[in-house]
Amino acid sequence: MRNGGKISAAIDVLTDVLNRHQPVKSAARDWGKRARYAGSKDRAWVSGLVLDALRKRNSIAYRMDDESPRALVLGALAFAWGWDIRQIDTAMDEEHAPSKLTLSEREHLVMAPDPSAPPHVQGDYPEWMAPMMARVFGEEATVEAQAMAVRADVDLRVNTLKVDAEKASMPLKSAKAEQSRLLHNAFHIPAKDPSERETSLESIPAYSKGWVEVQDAGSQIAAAAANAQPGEQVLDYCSGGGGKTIALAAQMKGKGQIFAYDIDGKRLSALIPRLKRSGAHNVQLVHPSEPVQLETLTGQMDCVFVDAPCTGTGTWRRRPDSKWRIKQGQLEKRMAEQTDIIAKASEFVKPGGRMVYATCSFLMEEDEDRVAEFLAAHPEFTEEDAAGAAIASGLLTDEGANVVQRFRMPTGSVRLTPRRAGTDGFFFAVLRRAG
Ligand SMILES: C[S@@+](CC[C@H](N)C(=O)[O-])C[C@H]1O[C@@H](n2cnc3c(N)ncnc32)[C@H](O)[C@@H]1O
Repeated sequence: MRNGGKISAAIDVLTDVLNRHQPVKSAARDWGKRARYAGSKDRAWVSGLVLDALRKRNSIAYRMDDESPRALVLGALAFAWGWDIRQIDTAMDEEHAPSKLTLSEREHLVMAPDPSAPPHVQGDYPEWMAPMMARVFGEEATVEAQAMAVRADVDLRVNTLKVDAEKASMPLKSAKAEQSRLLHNAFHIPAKDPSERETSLESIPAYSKGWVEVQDAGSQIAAAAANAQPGEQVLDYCSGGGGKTIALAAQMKGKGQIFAYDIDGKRLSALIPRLKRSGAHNVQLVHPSEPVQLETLTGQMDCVFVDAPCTGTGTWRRRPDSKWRIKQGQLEKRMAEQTDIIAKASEFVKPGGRMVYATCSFLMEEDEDRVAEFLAAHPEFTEEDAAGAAIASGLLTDEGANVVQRFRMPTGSVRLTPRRAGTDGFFFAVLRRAG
């Protein structure tokens, strides 16, 4: 496909995302079904442009003085992809291109950014979240948010149940994977140029053999804070897709018992093939339809891991459409769920045992506020040094250890962000029950 046709397609897909509240993946899939002539590179180009337009939606709309899908796509070409006006003109002359640039569009496309634009514009986040951004990041709110408005690297965790990092590194060379700065048994694939196709990990034999798992480095570090030991009894209370479950199984070298529970039975069932692929044999699924099985674990666990449902603000780089869908009411709903879940999950911790509370959100309302509320109601629990726990796992490099110590809060919990650590936004806290 020529660029002009792809720009038209990007405008159509973005229109579906914004007007019909569709996620980018499904809007792009729908377009792909109509555009049988489009190759996989064309599809990646169109999706890449739509995602970049969404990552920088507010700042583009402000500079273009227009928030229509067309303005956002043209602005993304100029401000995210660095196209000059001649390149855009050439594309707009091609077959199937949208109508030519207007005089007003031309003027706006060459305008410099306005340093006096409000923080939610410069940082590309919803205006209603401005007080929360200021609360958590203070004067750094804009730069923190700007680091969430770019493409993310892909992180891989080496599955040490099957191979070590050295053995995994050879087949990963074709994907241009580099050793992680933060974790010993991890690699990362730097974000591609916006118009380049993403590497298909499924095509790498090391992936199908279960040697590596796709898992953000922040998620790997949060899992490390469990510091789960071989032989322990561990409950992964919000197991979902199982990313943490199999990371915990590797920490335990396959010894001891992990119970994987999730309120969503379907998600839990989807874990079965993933567990097989990873070779984690010490995981027992606890289905929500069998509450009695769960109750037998009360007061028995050395460690309970709570990867709580949250707004997912920490993953804005990967899912920029979710940034504009989140509403105040949803945040409040999540907070109420978190309050219930952390209290319920704590019942399974044995005397002297620990609970890790983690979210992929940087909002204090979902993080330390929930921990503080729990601790106030449960004096038998005290907060410990989460950075120290992650370091004690032996999984972090020296640089990883420095990062978690630097971003440890006075209470002991840790908040990582794309700007601070190059990871997704993650929060984790370790809470110990008195012996
Ligand atoms: C952040 S996701 C978990 C991701 C998963 N741990 C991973 O690493 O792939 C949160 C999970 O919590 C589950 N959940 C929501 N409410 C719950 C509840 N009341 N009890 C247990 N799980 C719940 C959701 O179904 C969802 O799978």
